[in-house]
Amino acid sequence: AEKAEEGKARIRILATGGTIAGTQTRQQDHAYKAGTLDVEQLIAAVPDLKQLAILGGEQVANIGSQDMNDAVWLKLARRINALLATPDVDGIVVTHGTDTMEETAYFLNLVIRSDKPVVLVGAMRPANALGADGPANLYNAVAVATHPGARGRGVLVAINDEIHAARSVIKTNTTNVQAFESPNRGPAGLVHGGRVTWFEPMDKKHTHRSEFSIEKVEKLPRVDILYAHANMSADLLEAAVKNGARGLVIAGVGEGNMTHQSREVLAKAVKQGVAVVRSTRVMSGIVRRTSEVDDDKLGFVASGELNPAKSRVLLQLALTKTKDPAQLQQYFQEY
Ligand SMILES: NC(=O)C[C@H](N)C(=O)O
Repeated sequence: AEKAEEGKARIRILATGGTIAGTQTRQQDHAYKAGTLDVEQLIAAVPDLKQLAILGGEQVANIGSQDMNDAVWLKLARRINALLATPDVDGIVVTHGTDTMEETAYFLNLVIRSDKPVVLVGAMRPANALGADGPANLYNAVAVATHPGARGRGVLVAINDEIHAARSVIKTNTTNVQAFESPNRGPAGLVHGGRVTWFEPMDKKHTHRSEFSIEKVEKLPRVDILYAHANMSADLLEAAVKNGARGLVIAGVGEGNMTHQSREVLAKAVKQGVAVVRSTRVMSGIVRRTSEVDDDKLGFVASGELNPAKSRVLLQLALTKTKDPAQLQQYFQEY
């Protein structure tokens, strides 16, 4: 038995909650509670995991990911960095709710200092639902984390037989098991029954090549997202600044557009030292610098491919280094 263990990757599963650890009282129930099972129960539900890797489990949090927050992010990232710095851990799987998985994945993508695999996984159906997707997703995620091709690819999300780069993946369905896509770029690979196929690697900076560090960060700066729409008033933007936001992300209409009243209030905010990023409420496409809106003149930053939630993550980290709009724009191009 000892011999069979040789050569197997040592994977640590860090659990944070979510529907993958959720249960409903009866199988037919719509109502359920996220984050009720612990990491040992998740592992025990998939006995075949032992064929893939030598596993250890840790409970970092047990929450619905709608409650994910900066404190858990910092704790999770610190723990992953500590584990991957040792020679005893070859890769990490993080079980996570799907609602904010794209944000946690991108945050880790920017602050994990290792080229060892880090794979996030979740589920759309609770653990005891008919056709629960969690066990197969967990099996595939561990398979991805053990795969030599995962090294150096940055943080990944493995869900419903697809592998996605943290930077490009977004949740695109509220209830379907096929809930994740990378609309602009497509998936980073496929994983069927533990067998992995890779596509193009991500060309942006991440993990071991990232210059962001949380080592000395105790608290991340406040960045708010405001959603643009027809007839949008500027009051909420003013309120965000008044309440201490150091950065604002606009989920703009179209290519990061907003009412002229909002644009004026934001231009004023920039003059007061608040960083402003234009992203979009549209699911795909990019927000280019100075197209309809003159970012050069107004001091705004264009989000490129990053959606509002990911723009917020990058801006929080970027603000730990600078508030110069030109440097911020540079980060949005590189990361
Ligand atoms: N499918 C899920 O995991 C949804 C849940 N609300 C969560 O994000 O934790």
